Formats: sequence, structure tokens, C-alpha cells
Amino acid sequence: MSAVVSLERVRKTYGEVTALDHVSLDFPRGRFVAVMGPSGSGKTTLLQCAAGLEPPDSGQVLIGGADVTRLSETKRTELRRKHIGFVFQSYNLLPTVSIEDNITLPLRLAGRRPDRAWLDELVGRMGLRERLRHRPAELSGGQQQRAAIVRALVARPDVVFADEPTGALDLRNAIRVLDVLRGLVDELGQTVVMVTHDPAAAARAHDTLVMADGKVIDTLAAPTADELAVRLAHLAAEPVA
Ligand SMILES: Nc1ncnc2c1ncn2[C@@H]1O[C@H](COP(=O)(O)OP(=O)(O)OP(=O)(O)O)[C@@H](O)[C@H]1O
Repeated sequence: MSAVVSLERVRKTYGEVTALDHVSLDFPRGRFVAVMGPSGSGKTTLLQCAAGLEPPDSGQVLIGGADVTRLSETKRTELRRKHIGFVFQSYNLLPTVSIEDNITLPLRLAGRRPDRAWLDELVGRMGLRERLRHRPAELSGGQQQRAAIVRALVARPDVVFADEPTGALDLRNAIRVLDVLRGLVDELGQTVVMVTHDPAAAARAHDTLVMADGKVIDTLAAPTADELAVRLAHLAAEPVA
């Protein structure tokens, strides 16, 4: 399986805190990977380093074969725009413009035109066709998150990183967003990496990485929600060495 993003011995510190402790891993193409672990274990830092948003202190991050740690900020932004989509827990939609403008703005800022057929396919798949002219506040949380996912996908990125995409949603909307992400992987071959605290959400992924103290301590293939809940409960009870 080829990797869309690879990390090699990535270390990231914030003052005295080691957020990532020499992490090496590959995110394979066409997989849905969940990232779990206790609060402060480094999940968000992993996503931000893997997405080229945060430079590591040492180690390599390969995106589309290029080592982002060696690029200038401008080149890194270009590479990110080409290969990476990012979905935040809080959606990060601009409140004063329409959903359609929110979705297409990043592309237009990059001087590109959206592919209308692809945009239409995504908008239909996410159930947002009737909502394009509305402002974000006129949509439900689930609809806003699905709009943020369309925005992340419209440039056809190799990989979508999602940081707790269902964290702010009720159960029904969370299930819909997870169905959408799983469908993107199964039907379109998209690669998705998702941080979550919810074992039921992680169970929708192919693999789950378990983090503790800035390290990936386990990779579980197709775990059930119950298996994940037990694994995380053990982790909370027994601090890792
Ligand atoms: N910008 C920052 N400045 C200082 N410390 C930071 C910063 N970002 C993260 N940290 C620290 O790095 C460690 C890892 O943080 P990170 O946000 O990656 O963890 P997490 O597993 O995503 O946590 P949570 O589940 O609570 O979101 C934590 O100890 C955190 O306090």
C-alpha cells in the first residue's frame, strides 16, 4: 500500500512538553484511519504536523513525496493546498458569506476555479443542495460540518485530516458525518485521518492508532467500539512507561 503522507522520527516540543516523541508512521492511500488517546497525548499535534500546518523540531514529514520540513512557508502552503484538506471541530466557516462562497473561497484564493461537476457531486452527496445560498448560522451543526467537509474536498486533496469532526454534533448529525466520511473512502478511494474521543466513531474507520505521551503505542485493525473503549480505559488506568 502506498503512503500519501509519511512521518519519520517526528519530534515536536512546546517548551518542556514533548507533544510528539519521534513518531514514524505511514498513512496509506484509500484508508480511513482514526487517532485516539487520552487528552494531551499528542493527537492534534500529530494531525497538524502531518498536514504541514506545524513544523516539527526534527524528523521528516513527506507529503506527495516532498519533505515539507525543508520547504519555505510559501512552498509549504502550495504543497498543502494541493494535497491536504483539513476539517476542524468548530467548522471554521465565515459567518458573513454564503455556504457556496465558503466552500469555494480557498480555491479561489489559490487562483483556481472549482470543478463544477465535482462540486455538484459533493454537495449532492452531503445533502446541501438546498443550502448553498444560506449563511452558516442558518444551517444545523451537522450541515455546517458537512459544508466544511465539502470545502476540504473540493480541491481533490490526497488526504483529508479531520480533528474531532463530530465532537460538536448531536448523535444523529455525528452519524451522518461519519457515514459521509466512510462513503468518501469506500466509494471514492479518499484517504481520511480523523482524531476522535468516541470509540463508536473510531469503529467506523479501518484502523485506529492509539496515542499516549506523544507516541503511537498501538495500531488496531478494524476494532469494535467495545474493544476500543476497553483499550482506552486500560490506558487511563495504567500510565505508560
Ligand atoms: N501551542 C501549544 N503551546 C503549548 N503547548 C501545547 C501547544 N499545543 C499543544 N501543546 C501541548 O502538547 C501536548 C499535546 O497536545 P495535543 O493538543 O496534541 O493533545 P491531544 O491529544 O490532541 O489532546 P486533546 O484530546 O485534549 O485535544 C499537550 O500537553 C499540550 O498541552
